[in-house]
Amino acid sequence: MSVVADVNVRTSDVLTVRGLTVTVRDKTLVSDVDLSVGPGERVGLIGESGSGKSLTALSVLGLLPEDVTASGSVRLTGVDHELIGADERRMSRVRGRRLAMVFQEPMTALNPTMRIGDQIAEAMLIHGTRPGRGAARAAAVELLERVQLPPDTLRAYPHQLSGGQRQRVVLALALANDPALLICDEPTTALDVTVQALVLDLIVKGVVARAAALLFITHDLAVVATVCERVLVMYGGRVVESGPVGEVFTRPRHRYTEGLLAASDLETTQRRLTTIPGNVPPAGQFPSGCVFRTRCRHATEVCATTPPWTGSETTGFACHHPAEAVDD
Ligand SMILES: Nc1ncnc2c1ncn2[C@@H]1O[C@H](COP(=O)(O)OP(=O)(O)OP(=O)(O)O)[C@@H](O)[C@H]1O
Repeated sequence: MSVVADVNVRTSDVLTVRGLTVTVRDKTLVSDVDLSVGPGERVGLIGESGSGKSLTALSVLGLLPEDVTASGSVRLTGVDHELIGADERRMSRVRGRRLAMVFQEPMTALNPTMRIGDQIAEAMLIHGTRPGRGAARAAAVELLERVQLPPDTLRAYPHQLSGGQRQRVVLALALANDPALLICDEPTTALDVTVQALVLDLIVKGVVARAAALLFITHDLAVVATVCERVLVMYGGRVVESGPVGEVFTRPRHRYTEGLLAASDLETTQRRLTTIPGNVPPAGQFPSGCVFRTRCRHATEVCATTPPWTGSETTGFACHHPAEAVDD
């Protein structure tokens, strides 16, 4: 068993990984990883570059490079066979249906020669989750709306979209068949900071709306604090610490986690990540005493370009306007 077993082991888990070990030739890259994700739960996997996060995810997805071997057990709810060692025919039925993924670079998931609408519709038709092309296209429009893209995106080719728009299309594709588990591997790392918050918010909304489980891989602690409820810390191919995000980030038990936290400006970065441009909170959601938008002089000076609030509909809003900025 791993050094730190994932503490929340429950029979109803969507994903159950036990003793996962990944090797290449005689070298062990991931060692004895246990992890589980429950329905509706958002779990982060963090660690420095090379700590084994992506190989863990690729083992679950059955997408390891040919020379790399996984052993141990990976079980997914609703799938009656073991995923480790399953042949490609079985895995391709699981991927895109029970199990979906969003990687850092959206173009790897998109077909450059196909219109967006056809790609989303095809994802549904392949897995038989919609009765026909008409129903699939109607569902594609609805999915695009959910990720805040206009209906004419259906007719666009991937190269006609921005990086943030492409990643939202990939998210729509990933959610098209209502997967039980969504795996995201650094989904916002390549995006402009202004669209990172929006994409993170849409990921959380997408999984929450479906009560799906989320395994979110990143080296960015602020992203985990924004998105996840529980976190596992990897170091040198092993899980060295796990627990609720609030607990691990305020009382880290492992020296490596302490170092990670010391090196990150969590509060400032999280504030940036939860500030969605143009997403103004309803007046009722400001803390009592804040009169922003009605009486605050900064509403016309500073606030027009620098919003005093952070948050989203999913995470809730908080106002950071200093009390003395209120103009009586
Ligand atoms: N095909 C391979 N052959 C040999 N070594 C590999 C292979 N793929 C990955 N590795 C090694 O395994 C280790 C873990 O890699 P992995 O990609 O899982 O790290 P990671 O934590 O996801 O890092 P990053 O944050 O940089 O993506 C690294 O040392 C990497 O060099």
